[in-house]
Amino acid sequence: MTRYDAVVIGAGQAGPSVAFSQAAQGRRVAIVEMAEPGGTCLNHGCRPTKALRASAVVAHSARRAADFGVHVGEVRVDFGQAIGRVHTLIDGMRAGLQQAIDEAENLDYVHGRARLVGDPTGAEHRVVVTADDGSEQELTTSEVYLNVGNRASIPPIDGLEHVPYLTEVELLALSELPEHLIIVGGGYIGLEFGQMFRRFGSEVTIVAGGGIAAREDPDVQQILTDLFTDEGVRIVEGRPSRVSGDTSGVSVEVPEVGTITGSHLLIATGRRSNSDQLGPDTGLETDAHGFVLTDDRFATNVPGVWALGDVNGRGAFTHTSYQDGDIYLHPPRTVAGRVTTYAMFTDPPLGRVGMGLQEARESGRRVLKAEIPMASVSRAKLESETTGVMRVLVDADTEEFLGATILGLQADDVVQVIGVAMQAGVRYPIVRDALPIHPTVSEFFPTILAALTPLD
Ligand SMILES: Cc1cc2nc3c(=O)[nH]c(=O)nc-3n(C[C@H](O)[C@H](O)[C@H](O)COP(=O)(O)OP(=O)(O)OC[C@H]3O[C@@H](n4cnc5c(N)ncnc54)[C@H](O)[C@@H]3O)c2cc1C
Ligand SMILES: NC(=O)c1ccc[n+]([C@@H]2O[C@H](COP(=O)([O-])OP(=O)(O)OC[C@H]3O[C@@H](n4cnc5c(N)ncnc54)[C@H](O)[C@@H]3O)[C@@H](O)[C@H]2O)c1
Repeated sequence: MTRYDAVVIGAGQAGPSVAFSQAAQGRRVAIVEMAEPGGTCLNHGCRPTKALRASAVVAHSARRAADFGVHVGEVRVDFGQAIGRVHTLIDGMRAGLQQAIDEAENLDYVHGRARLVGDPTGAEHRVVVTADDGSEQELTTSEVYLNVGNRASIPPIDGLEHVPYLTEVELLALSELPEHLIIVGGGYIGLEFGQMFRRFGSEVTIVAGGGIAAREDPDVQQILTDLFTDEGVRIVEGRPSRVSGDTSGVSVEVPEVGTITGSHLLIATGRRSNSDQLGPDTGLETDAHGFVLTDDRFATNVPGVWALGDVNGRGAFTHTSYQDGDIYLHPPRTVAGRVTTYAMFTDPPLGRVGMGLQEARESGRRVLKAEIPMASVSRAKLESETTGVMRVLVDADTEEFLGATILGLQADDVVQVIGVAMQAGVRYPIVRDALPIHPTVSEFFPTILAALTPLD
């Protein structure tokens, strides 16, 4: 048994910064990780997918090169090389993090799966860590920081347990391009991977229960559906009732659509909390989805236990998880009032903050809308990237920004103009009257804010 001043469980986005900070204060700290340092984002989430997306964007640009007067000849994708580039980048980043952990004074890296055992109400917490070979060690501490994240949620589809299906983890481990990738789920993961693999040359079918980008505004869903269809992705709406197959191929039965056969099956139907990995007797209060309930400074109901990142259900992104750690380390900051900005990295990307159309209509406020199709944005025209829309919603009475939906060129960055304005409490006339740079996408915020119309 080893005693620590603090034990961090999970080396994802929030855990390492909390561990480094505590150790730098001379406290004895352990960080326990059952997989690899860097968590989902670094190992099988944001970073490898965005590195792979870069190859897909290059392939797409190369195919369109002649439109710009550039002639590159036949475009051929070497998927092995593209995924090799991803692994080189990710391996380097992971090694950098591992080195920083190993070199930090007062910080021990413990590999294994952590469980909380014993009386959760006691002043000392017991953390049992099971290594890959089954051996166990026990750590005791008065402070536990949970940064355990989440994992793919696997829906109960008849036959699925007998089929070698993939999650994002296994998909990113492939070295050969799937001939026909069937993706169940039309959310972030399904759409980002679907577009990429199509651009690499796979046949792609997305089985989208609830539709494409189901939480977004209807016109955004339609633009994305048209874009994907034009690129040759087949989208079918429905939920599989049964799957079968083996390593040579899979069959997916979708009621009212029929049977779809493919070479690989990706399940991308949402995420589930890893809080269940911490054992059955943690005493932690969770919601119906297993997210650990916390106060605004991430304290759980169990004294001496904090929950940071995806596991607390207050965000589902790397930036929210990382910021949880930052907020915790800088009291009296709290997470209350955080404005969550996010992007979906299709090409072009979707940038989002705040309310969408339906939420605005249901808000009971007098809502004004500022909107322009990307086809009218000069920078988008100049780059022949005219797919998409810019929309900003404001409160007619308080002049607050309520939300923004930007689908189009550089939307992942452009949306942050409104995100920062919302976070800072800036009223829309300030942005309307600001001087923008020409020719940029953001220069249209003043233009559209000068022509607000009531939301119907
Ligand atoms: C394919 C994909 C693409 C994504 N793209 C983006 C993107 O572009 N932008 C974005 O912002 N977000 C993206 N996300 C989401 C993002 O990856 C997560 O929101 C983020 O990683 C959450 O960070 P976290 O620190 O809360 O948890 P994680 O990064 O999941 O880290 C949790 C860690 O805890 C470890 N762990 C869990 N239980 C235990 C235990 N009992 N004992 C020991 N260790 C344990 C896990 O192994 C893991 O390493 C993506 C996710 C996926 C799957
Ligand atoms: N760009 C980013 O920031 C980014 C990228 C990828 C993932 N992520 C994170 O990962 C999370 C998970 O992404 P995701 O795409 O798995 O989930 P999601 O919740 O975004 O989408 C899942 C979709 O699958 C559908 N679905 C559920 N069960 C189904 C079934 N049986 N058959 C067919 N469809 C079904 C749902 O209706 C939903 O539309 C996101 O919420 C986000 O936090 C973020």
